[in-house]
Amino acid sequence: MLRLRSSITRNFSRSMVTICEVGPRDGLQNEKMIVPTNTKVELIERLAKSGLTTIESTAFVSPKWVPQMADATEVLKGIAESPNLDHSKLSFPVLTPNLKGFERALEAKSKHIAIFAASSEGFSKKNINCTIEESLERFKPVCVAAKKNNVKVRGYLSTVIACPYDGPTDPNQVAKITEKLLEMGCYEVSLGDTIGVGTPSTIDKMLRTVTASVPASKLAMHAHDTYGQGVANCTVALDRGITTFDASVAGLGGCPYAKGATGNVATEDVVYMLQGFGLANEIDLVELAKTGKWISDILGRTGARAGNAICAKLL
Ligand SMILES: CC(C)(COP(=O)([O-])OP(=O)([O-])OC[C@H]1O[C@@H](n2cnc3c(N)ncnc32)[C@H](O)[C@@H]1OP(=O)([O-])[O-])[C@@H](O)C(=O)NCCC(=O)NCCSC(=O)C[C@@](C)(O)CC(=O)[O-]
Repeated sequence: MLRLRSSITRNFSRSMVTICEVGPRDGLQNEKMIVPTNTKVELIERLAKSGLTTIESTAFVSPKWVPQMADATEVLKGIAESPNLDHSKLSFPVLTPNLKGFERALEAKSKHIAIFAASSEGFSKKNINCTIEESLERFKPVCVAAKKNNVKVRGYLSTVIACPYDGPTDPNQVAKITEKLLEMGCYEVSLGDTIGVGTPSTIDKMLRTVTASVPASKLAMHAHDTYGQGVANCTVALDRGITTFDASVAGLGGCPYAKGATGNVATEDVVYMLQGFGLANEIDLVELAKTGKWISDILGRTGARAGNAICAKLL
């Protein structure tokens, strides 16, 4: 514990942290109810008002596979036309699984996409209907087209701790595919503990292996809170020098192709932890907590722990 605290202080004085808010995409893709487009745009506006600047807004995936994201073009139109969003300061990444998704995103004037691979064959097949190798081949032309069109490419790598179909993942496999995604042109790779089974110990082991060949500045942590380890796992990632964290307001989320994958780690909980270290102070936690309550009420969800505690004090 002492080692953790001292190295965290060292890391923090050197770098700022970034939150990639994934609620409007990862958070809503698994909801039973199809959230109306205008509610999605309002959610994005509220998140931006709380000081979040990177907000993953939708996914240009097949609407047959994920009907919740069928309105991707309309969401980006709503964002573009919103008088409440300062586009010079904000970024709205979108998921693109293939060239067709990229072309749709480009047509909708996206400047920031994310491709998504898996560390395990079972999840790759279920999620994007191809092997890992086939997916990497599929992403190559997407990266080339993105570069040509001046579009930033983020990479995701799922099942970095374990796969719901194949079991535990070898950290060397995570390192190998992360390197491939970076070579392909991703500016960073977000490491997804898709089913939230990681603990500080297994996350640390995986990150120790990956950071042996990839700088921590090229990595992000994408934690799920299935077993209540999300914030602890982000703290371990921070200690390993990672300064970008994916999180979802109110802890919404889960992957439709990973059985038992409940919500992402809640943005309110992660920001509360970070602010305890004197970081992420540009984020208005009260505003964020109110947004978490607002969307939880709409979806009939319980919300995030830190968010609920803050809202209780406001009453
Ligand atoms: C990859 C595919 C498309 C392959 O799906 P497929 O069925 O193998 O695709 P296909 O190329 O054979 O095409 C079948 C049909 O889909 C259409 N199609 C094809 N591509 C697109 C597209 N982009 N947009 C719209 N339509 C598309 C295509 O035009 C065709 O239409 P039809 O001729 O039958 O009318 C499908 O499997 C898919 O969309 N999968 C996405 C699943 C998904 O969104 N999962 C959740 C996101 S990943 C995640 O949550 C994990 C993460 C990132 O958060 C990190 C973590 O926690 O680990």
